[in-house]
Amino acid sequence: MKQKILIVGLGLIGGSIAMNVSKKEDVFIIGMDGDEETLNMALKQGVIDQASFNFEEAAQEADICILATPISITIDYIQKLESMDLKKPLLVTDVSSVKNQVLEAANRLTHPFLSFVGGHPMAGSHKHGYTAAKPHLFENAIYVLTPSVHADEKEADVIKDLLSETKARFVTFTTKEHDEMTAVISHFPHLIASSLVHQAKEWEVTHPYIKQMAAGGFKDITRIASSNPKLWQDIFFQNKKLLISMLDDWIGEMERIKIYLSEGEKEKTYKYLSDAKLYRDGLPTKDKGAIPSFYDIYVDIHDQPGAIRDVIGILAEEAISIKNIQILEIREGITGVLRISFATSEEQWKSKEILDHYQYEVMIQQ
Ligand SMILES: NC(=O)c1ccc[n+]([C@@H]2O[C@H](COP(=O)([O-])OP(=O)(O)OC[C@H]3O[C@@H](n4cnc5c(N)ncnc54)[C@H](O)[C@@H]3O)[C@@H](O)[C@H]2O)c1
Ligand SMILES: O=C(O)C(=O)C[C@]1(C(=O)O)C=C[C@@H](O)C=C1
Repeated sequence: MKQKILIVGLGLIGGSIAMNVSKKEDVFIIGMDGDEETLNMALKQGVIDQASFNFEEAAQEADICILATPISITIDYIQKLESMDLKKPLLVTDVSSVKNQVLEAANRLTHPFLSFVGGHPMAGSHKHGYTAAKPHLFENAIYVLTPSVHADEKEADVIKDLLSETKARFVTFTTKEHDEMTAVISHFPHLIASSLVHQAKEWEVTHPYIKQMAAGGFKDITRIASSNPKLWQDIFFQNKKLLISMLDDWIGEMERIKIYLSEGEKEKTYKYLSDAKLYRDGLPTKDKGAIPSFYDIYVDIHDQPGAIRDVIGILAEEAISIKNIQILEIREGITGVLRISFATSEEQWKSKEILDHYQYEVMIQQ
C-alpha cells in the first residue's frame, strides 16, 4: 500500500519538497495550502495527488505530515495535532528556519500516535510561492534534522528516506546548536543586508544617481534583502534573543573598525580584511556541501549588441539547459560578467569546455 504524505504549505520550500517526494513510486501526496491557485497548479502538474481543505481529515489519513508553512502557522498546526482524533501513528516534520519554539510545541505533545522530527533545509531563495519552487533546490544542500523527545534515529531515518530524492545532506543538531548557527550565517546577515539597503536609500536624497551606480558588490551582498518580508519578520522574532545579543556584538565590532579608521590603524585594518578573506575563501563549495543551490559559470562578455545572445546560442545548440542568468557589473563599453546557472555539475563543466573552445574567458568558482 502507498504511504500517504500530507504536505501543508506548497510554497517555495513545500512545493520543492513535494516535487521530490512525488518522484517516489510508493507515495500518495495530499496537498494543503491557504492559496487555492497554488493547489490547482500542484494538482495539474501531478506534484500532489489530492488537495485537501481540512487539516484534521487529511492528518487522520496520512502516515507522514510535512509542515512547510510560515513558522508561527507551523506552531499552530503542531498544537492542533494534540487534540485530534488520530486513528494511526503520524510522523510529523517541518521546515522552519528557527527551531526553538517549534520544538517546544512538539515536545509538549502527549498524543501516543504522534512523533516529531524537526527539519530545516539550508537552501532557499529570495523568491516565494509555488511558482518559485524547483525540484533541484536542495541538491547537495545541508538539511538539518532536530528530533523531538517523541522521536529517535528510526523516525529520523524515515524522514531521510522520504526526502532522499532531494539529494540533500542530512545532519542532526540540537535546536540550540541549530538556532545559534543559523542566527550567525543566515538570520543576522539578512538583517545587515536590509540595513545596507536602507543606508543606500537615505543617500539617494543626496545622490539621486546612486541606484545606477550599484554594481556587483552591492547587489551580491543585498540580494537577500529582496526576500519575503513576512517570512523574515517571523524568523527575526522567532530568533530575537540571539539576534539582539549579536547586534550588541556587531555594534562593538563596528566601533572597533571606526577606531582603526579614525586612528589610522592601517595594519589592523589590513589584518581585519585579510582574516575575513581567508575565512570566506575557505567556505565549502557546493560539491562539498555548501549552501548555494546552482552550479554557476562566469563568462566575460563585452557590452555590445548580441553579446549575451551569442553565449546563450552556443549553449542552446549543445542542448544545455540554463536555469538562471544574471549580468554582473556590466558597464558601458567595458567587459561585464555573465553568471549562468545550471542544475548539474556536468552541465556546468560541459558549458565551460564549449565556451573555452569559442575563446570565451570562463571561470568556475570552486
Ligand atoms: N525561503 C527560504 O529560503 C526558506 C529556506 C528554508 C526554510 N524555509 C522555511 O520554510 C517555510 C515556508 O517558507 P517558504 O519560503 O516556502 O514560504 P512561501 O511563502 O513560499 O510558502 C508558504 C506557503 O504556505 C501557505 N500557507 C500560508 N498559511 C497557510 C495556512 N494557514 N495553511 C496552509 N497553507 C498556508 C502559503 O499559501 C504558501 O504557499 C518557513 O517556515 C521558512 O522558515 C524558508
Ligand atoms: O538563498 C537565499 O535566498 C536564502 O536566504 C536561503 C536561506 C539562507 O541561506 O539564509 C534562507 C533561509 C533559510 O532558512 C535557509 C536558507
